Amino acid sequence: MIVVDQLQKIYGDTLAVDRLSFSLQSGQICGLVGKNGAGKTTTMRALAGLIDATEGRLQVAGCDLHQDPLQVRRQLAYVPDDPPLFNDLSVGQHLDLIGGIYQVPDYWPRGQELLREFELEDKQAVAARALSRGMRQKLAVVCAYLYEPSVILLDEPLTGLDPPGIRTLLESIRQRAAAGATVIISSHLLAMIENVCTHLLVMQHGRKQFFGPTDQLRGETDSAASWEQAFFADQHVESFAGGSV
Ligand SMILES: Nc1ncnc2c1ncn2[C@@H]1O[C@H](COP(=O)(O)OP(=O)(O)OP(=O)(O)O)[C@@H](O)[C@H]1O
Repeated sequence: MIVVDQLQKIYGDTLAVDRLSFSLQSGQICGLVGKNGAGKTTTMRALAGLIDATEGRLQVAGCDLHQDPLQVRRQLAYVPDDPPLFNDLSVGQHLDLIGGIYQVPDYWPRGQELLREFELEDKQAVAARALSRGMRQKLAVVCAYLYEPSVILLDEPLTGLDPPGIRTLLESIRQRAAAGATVIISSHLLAMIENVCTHLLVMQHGRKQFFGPTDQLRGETDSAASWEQAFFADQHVESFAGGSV
């Protein structure tokens, strides 16, 4: 589960995130959308403990991020859009590294299964530097899934993936949520992620423009294209029932 309570992040004179509050339960998948600079990555990085919040409280998997950052790290996976892999390590060595750090029992067979799922099994001995962009993203997701985190944050994970890769990733997200994980997936491609999302968080200029369950949105309007029009039209969307602004 995730609780964001009045999160504020200021970089110098830039207010990147402004009093953002929302919460997600186990099994929920939240699409995080907004224009460039809306504050999506800043929110994810704050939740992952990679940057300090200026104000506000963050809880991840039942732990307060400020009081218990190590426990949060054990339970959370954050996959940025440009994953920081170890370029000299092979795909297989990445499994060894993550399996070792997170002390995952039987990480090798589980890792092999994940490599098969993401069509990386023939890249076992290949160094990360020699992987394509999409393959790097897939390897980062495999590493994230290997230790079965209860909270998964995916920042623009679809960029660089081919259509089968997108399908595999979205299906894998569904499966992990069904098994109890809480997932946030940021994307500019609302139409691509809307089917998998139980919730939607729309940010604009660092603020929450909309947060609510997608099934209520579906009742209000017929397609992701029309949500997108409303959300990106620089206007509030109070007309959507169930959401909070
Ligand atoms: N390290 C930083 N130092 C200063 N300002 C920053 C830093 N990181 C982000 N910002 C600013 O904070 C604001 C929010 O940026 P953020 O990266 O969170 O947006 P985003 O919604 O993820 O954008 P995009 O869709 O382009 O990835 C922007 O105005 C950005 O310029």
